[in-house]
Amino acid sequence: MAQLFPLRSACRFDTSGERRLAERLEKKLGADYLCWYNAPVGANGLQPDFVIAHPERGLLVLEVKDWRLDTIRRMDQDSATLLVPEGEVVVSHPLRQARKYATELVSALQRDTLLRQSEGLYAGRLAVPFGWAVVFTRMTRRQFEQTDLHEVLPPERVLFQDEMLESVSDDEFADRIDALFPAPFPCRLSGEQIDRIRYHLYPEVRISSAPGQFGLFDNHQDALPSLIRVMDLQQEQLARSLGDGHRVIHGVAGSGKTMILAYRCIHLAAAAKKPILVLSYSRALAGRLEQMMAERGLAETVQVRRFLAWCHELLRTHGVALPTERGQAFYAALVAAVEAALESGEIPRGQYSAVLIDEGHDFAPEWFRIAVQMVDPDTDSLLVLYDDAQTLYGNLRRRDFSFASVGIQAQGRTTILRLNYRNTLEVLSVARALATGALRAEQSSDDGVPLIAPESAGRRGPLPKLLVLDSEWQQWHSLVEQLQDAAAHGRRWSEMAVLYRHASDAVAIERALGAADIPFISGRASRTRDRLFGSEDQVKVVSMHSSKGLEFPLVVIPSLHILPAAGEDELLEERLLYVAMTRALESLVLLATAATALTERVGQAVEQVQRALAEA
Ligand SMILES: Nc1ncnc2c1ncn2[C@@H]1O[C@H](COP(=O)(O)OP(=O)(O)OP(=O)(O)O)[C@@H](O)[C@H]1O
Repeated sequence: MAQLFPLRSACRFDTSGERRLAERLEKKLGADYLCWYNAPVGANGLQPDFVIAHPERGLLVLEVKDWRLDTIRRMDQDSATLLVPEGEVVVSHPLRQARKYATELVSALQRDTLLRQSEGLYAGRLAVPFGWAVVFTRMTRRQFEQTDLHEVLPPERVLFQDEMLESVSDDEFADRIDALFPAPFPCRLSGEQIDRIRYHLYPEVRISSAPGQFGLFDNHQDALPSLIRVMDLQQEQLARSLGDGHRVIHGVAGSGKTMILAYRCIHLAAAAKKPILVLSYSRALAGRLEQMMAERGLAETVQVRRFLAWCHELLRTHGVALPTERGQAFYAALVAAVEAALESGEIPRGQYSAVLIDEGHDFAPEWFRIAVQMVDPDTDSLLVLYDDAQTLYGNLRRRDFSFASVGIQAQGRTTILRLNYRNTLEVLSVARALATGALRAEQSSDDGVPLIAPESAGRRGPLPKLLVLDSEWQQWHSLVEQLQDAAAHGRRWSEMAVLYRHASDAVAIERALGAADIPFISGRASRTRDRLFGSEDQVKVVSMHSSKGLEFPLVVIPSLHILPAAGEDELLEERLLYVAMTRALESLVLLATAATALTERVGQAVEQVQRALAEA
């Protein structure tokens, strides 16, 4: 089965012929064919009907026409005259149109020396054969050959209706498609070359390596980097399948969930008739996402909210009385009040073009029920991102309700992302070794989605460092040294984070950094938590809870010896540590002032990883 971008369910086909062709391409071609429908290509954003890529055949542009033979009045080398209800119209010759798109592809690819042939007769030329062809979805080859149209359109450059019937065998269909690819020279594209082709043709799959951008690429960057980063095929498929009903993505830590969410927001915003709502649990993540949307001029269209704060806002906006309960009871009553107001119509449903939920694993069933009702039924666009291994609030065990029971139609619309791109192999291996409970495979209650352990995308870096020191004073001294050392090696302060478990540690960290004149911003006070990501060059001091969803090139976690914190759920403590460790993009330093069972395990995990990597 070929891969189609976007998912077929999300394609907005212009004609029934395009729909049929997409289905045949997807079902009848092998997995090594990549097919894009209507994706804008290159800098000018031209939209060929289909582009097909294959490692051994190259690139093919298809122009699809639903023309019937009796509607073609005339055709010459340049144009065709068609009979339509309004009279005669002159349109471009379909093969010329396809060639124009193919030329656009080539000019986008030719800039890249790594896509040129390095030796042989064709040295210096593009290493990718490319061709173009026409698909007539309502005309058979026989019908066509009985006319003189072949004088202006070679039939070997056309796929006809009878060659794309459901009844045509997969092999026959693949042979017909293959025959449309030109074969001027042998072609064997590597995975990296295919990624480079995608990078040039489809700028929206590019990934930025700038920290704090969730991978979102700044298209103003003009120089071509030698090491490019693009979404993987699964991510691209999800990112492109905009607004296609309800969708759930189960993704391991660092698998690009937030990146896909941010991408979707930006693209949905371009066409949205109502605002778009992003809901998350934690303040820091919401703050960062909100800032990113504002940087792109989308502050009005994309509203980023913490769920409970949003409930509060809804009640106030619609003149519904706030609950009078105090403490934790207030929040439960707040949620109940919103549910009741939706039921009574005091709060109108369907206020948002799309609702996107980050950190869905921390949402209670009633939260989902409320969010689902706020999606405009005309778009029905709901995206839920989920990772059981990072559940920190509510029911810490596996989800005990089904998505269907809260109104999410996720059957057959669930995707699993297993690859972790954020962490180096070294960091991820140690985090995994410690999170045995958090990552224990159990079957979830309803959707049949197992708890997923992350696999590394393979990036390499230094081994995590564990320093067990003799006293508190030494620990803070060592913390300062680690940060200063990184700064001396060129790291900006803003690329470093210190993640703490308890507020008392935060006070000590702030004191130590202050005394060493290291600029920092601390999220200890909730009012500063959403300002953590200003442009200032400051070390971030963040609680483990608030670090969820974020990432930093250097992460230091002090006071490991206090974990698991006394009286706390061990599974929660393990998850917290897993979340905190998987925030590190490059380097991870763990500090403790006493050897404990956990520091022992960390030490063993680091040694094990070191040994395994040395043997590999
Ligand atoms: N295909 C890819 N190639 C290279 N880097 C990638 C790719 N996909 C994602 N990344 C990078 O991986 C990092 C993690 O992405 P993101 O924050 O979206 O993950 P996440 O699934 O939301 O993680 P978490 O649940 O741990 O917060 C980002 O720096 C992003 O740029």
